[in-house]
Amino acid sequence: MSTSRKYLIAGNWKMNLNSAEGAELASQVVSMFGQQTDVSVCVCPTFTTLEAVSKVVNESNVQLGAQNMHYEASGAYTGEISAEMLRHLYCNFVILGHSERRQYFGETDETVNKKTLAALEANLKPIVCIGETLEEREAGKVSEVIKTQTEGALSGVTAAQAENLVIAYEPVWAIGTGKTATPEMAEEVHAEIRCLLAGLFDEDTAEKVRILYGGSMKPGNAAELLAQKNIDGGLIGGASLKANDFGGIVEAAVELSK
Ligand SMILES: O=C[C@H](O)COP(=O)(O)O
Repeated sequence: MSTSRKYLIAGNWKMNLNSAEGAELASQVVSMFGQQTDVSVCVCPTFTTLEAVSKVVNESNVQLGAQNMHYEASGAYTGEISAEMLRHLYCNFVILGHSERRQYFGETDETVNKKTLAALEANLKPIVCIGETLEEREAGKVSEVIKTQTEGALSGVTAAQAENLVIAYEPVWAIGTGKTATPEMAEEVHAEIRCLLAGLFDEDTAEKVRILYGGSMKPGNAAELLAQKNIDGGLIGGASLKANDFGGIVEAAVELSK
């Protein structure tokens, strides 16, 4: 990596693992990377597993993230969770606007924006997910989609707040499909995102924002993706559910950090 950005490898466990299973996987991650300082490592369990995992990662360098939150602080929002509730469990990160939430749960750029502002306000680092569908890629709309989603999510975010921001580029067609964007394809979009951030904020701030790649990242392809200039880490789905696979990706980032 050509800058001082530290790689972030975040495991999105999605709707998998009960609290006992999550605590077990988290213990394995802590035994491998609990003392890791060169690379940031984060696990994002379900809401019901957060507390158990929080106790396991507590006092290690493995950080905790949630997979969603509501933008209001409290109130009559049955089934929802606030940023403050996540902070209470020592979450550092929250994934926002994942394509599965956009596709199945009506998440829009507007709600992602409200959540991003609320997360930053509560000192949670949002991992804002953006990415095109296969139809959009085939129609030549990648740049347009990336611009709309980035600008939509970040409306009203200040440059000072943006230093705590993480963007995850996840081409929807690569999620859980085994199809990975080539390093060159991914880098092209990551460089575009960096330019958009420089336009929204300034170049210094844009350099500080970590831009993760997500979509079938595995130990076998992580090194070449992470070696790209503007790829600052990974948001890992399937491979984050197995300690050895997740560990292999973190190891690739550690090697590249030397
Ligand atoms: O949040 C993670 C992404 O959706 C990637 O999932 P995947 O690694 O299973 O393709």
